[in-house]
Amino acid sequence: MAGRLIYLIGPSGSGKDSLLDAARPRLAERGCRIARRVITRSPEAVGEAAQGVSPTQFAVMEAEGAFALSWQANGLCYGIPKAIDEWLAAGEDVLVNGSRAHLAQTRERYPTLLVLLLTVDQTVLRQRLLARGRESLADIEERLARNTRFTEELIAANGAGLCVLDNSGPLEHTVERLLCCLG
Ligand SMILES: Nc1ncnc2c1ncn2[C@@H]1O[C@H](COP(=O)(O)OP(=O)(O)O)[C@@H](O)[C@H]1O
Ligand SMILES: O=P(O)(O)OC[C@H]1O[C@H](OP(=O)(O)OP(=O)(O)O)[C@H](O)[C@@H]1O
Repeated sequence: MAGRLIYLIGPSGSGKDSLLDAARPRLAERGCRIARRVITRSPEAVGEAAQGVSPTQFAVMEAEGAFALSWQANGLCYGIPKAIDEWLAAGEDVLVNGSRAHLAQTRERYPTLLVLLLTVDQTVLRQRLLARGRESLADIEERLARNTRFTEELIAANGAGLCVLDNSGPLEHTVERLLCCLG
C-alpha cells in the first residue's frame, strides 16, 4: 500500500522546523521520512536543515523536474524533491514542511494527504520571531499579518481533514500531539 503524505503547515515562526527536529527520532522509529527542502535562502541562514540554492539553480532544478512540489512565498522559492514519490510508492510515510497557500494544489496531487496545522498564540509568535532574529522587523510584521488571515480560512475550509497542533506550550507536548495525530 502507498505511504501517506503528511503535510505540516503553520505560520512562519510557529515552530515547524523545531517540531520536525524534535520529532525526528520518534518519526524515524515509526518509519516516517522527513523531506529535505530546497530553498533559495543563503546557505548560512540558520534554522533548518534545508538545501540552500541560488534562484538560478532553483529554476534549473525545477525545469529538470527535480521537484514533486514547489511554491514561492516570502520572496523565496521552495522545492520538495521528487524522491518523495518513490518513498510513498514504496509504502513509506513522508512528512513535508509545507505551505498553507499551496495546500489546494498539494491536495490535488496527493488527495489522501493528512494536514497538520501548527498554531501559536499571536503574542507568543511575535516574541519567537523576534528572538529567532532571522527576518527584519518589517518582514516579521508582514508574516504576522499574513498568518491571521490564513489560520481562520484554513480551519473553516478544512475542518474535518485537518489536525490542529497548538505549539504555544513546551515543544515536547507538541511532539506527543503530533504522534497522536499520526495514529
Ligand atoms: N514550543 C516552543 N517553545 C519555545 N520556543 C519555540 C517552540 N517552538 C519553536 N520555538 C522557537 O520559535 C522560533 C521559531 O521556530 P521555527 O521552528 O524556526 O519556526 P518555523 O519553522 O515554523 O518558521 C525558534 O527560535 C524556535 O526555537
Ligand atoms: O504559505 P505559507 O504557509 O505562508 O508558507 C510559505 C512558506 O513559509 C513558511 O516558511 P517559514 O516562514 O516558516 O520559514 P521557512 O522558510 O524556514 O520554512 C513555510 O514553511 C512555507 O515554505
